Amino acid sequence: MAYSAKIGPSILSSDLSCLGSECVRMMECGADYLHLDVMDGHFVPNLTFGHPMVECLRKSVGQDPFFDMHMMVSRPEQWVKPMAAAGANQYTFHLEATTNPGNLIKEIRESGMKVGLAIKPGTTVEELAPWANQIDMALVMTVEPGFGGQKFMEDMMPKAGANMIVSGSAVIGSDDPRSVIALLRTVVAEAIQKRSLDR
Ligand SMILES: O=C(CO)[C@H](O)[C@H](O)COP(=O)(O)O
Repeated sequence: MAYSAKIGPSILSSDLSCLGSECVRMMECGADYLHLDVMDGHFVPNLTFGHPMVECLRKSVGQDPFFDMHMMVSRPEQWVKPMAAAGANQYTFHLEATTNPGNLIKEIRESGMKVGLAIKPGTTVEELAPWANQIDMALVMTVEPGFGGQKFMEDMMPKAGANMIVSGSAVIGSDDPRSVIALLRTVVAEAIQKRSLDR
């Protein structure tokens, strides 16, 4: 049986004035998908970009790269349709940002995107669990959302049996992103295999 892991570089630490070419560079270096960090200055104390930028990026990089939108925003409901129209593939919202996750999941599906559900370090897996069978991806954050390049919170490890890894500064800041992506993929796939054999 083949064990595989997907690696999604976060473009947060890239030169945002060259976002299109940075996305292309990451795909050429072997990224499986792109993790695009959307911050609104309310849910997190930082600002990045919104759907107009995603629309431009999609035109610039073509249909292939899978865009996972990590929506670190208050009221994530308001951006579902604009993000779908702009060319997003997956809409990952924060459980802490909505009072009605079920309805939001339904809206995301109806707009044609996959559903991701993210939790901040202070939110338990038990809080996410009721939604697990309705989503495509659970994003367990290992830093407080808002900034790239923070120290990895090792105490989050018991929450995660991950097969998709988001990594920003370690990949983007490397002289050899291709090797970092390949190493991450190998290490995670081996850990998945070991875990399954240990069971
Ligand atoms: O969601 C994020 C910050 O809120 C980033 O995408 C995530 O932290 C990855 O960046 P890095 O590997 O540099 O920490």
